[in-house]
Amino acid sequence: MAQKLDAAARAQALAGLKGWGEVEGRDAITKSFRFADFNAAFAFMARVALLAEKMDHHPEWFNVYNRVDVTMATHDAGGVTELDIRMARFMDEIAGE
Ligand SMILES: C[C@H](O)[C@H](O)[C@H]1CNC2=NC(N)=NC(=O)C2=N1
Repeated sequence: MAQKLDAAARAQALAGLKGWGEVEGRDAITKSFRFADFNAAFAFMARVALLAEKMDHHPEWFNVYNRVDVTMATHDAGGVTELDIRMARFMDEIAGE
């Protein structure tokens, strides 16, 4: 199982991402993505879904029109692991950030 990152490692990983922050009161990371329209938002979600299935690591997310709010955590580990960081990096890349 992936190891939960300690506070220092999590902060360092966050510094290498674009626009991700900590969730208050929970060991998880979050970001709100904005797209041109629903079509672009849903295309993003479809690409993420394919990787999520491949990794067996799934986002918590909420979509309204062009907005996708994402939270990543590793439930099994009770916090943020390298799997969440990898997924966050992929999301930034395909969102063009
Ligand atoms: C049984 C299944 O493998 C687990 O529930 C997987 C599925 N997807 C998951 N996704 C995320 N984000 N965290 C997990 O701990 C997790 N666990």
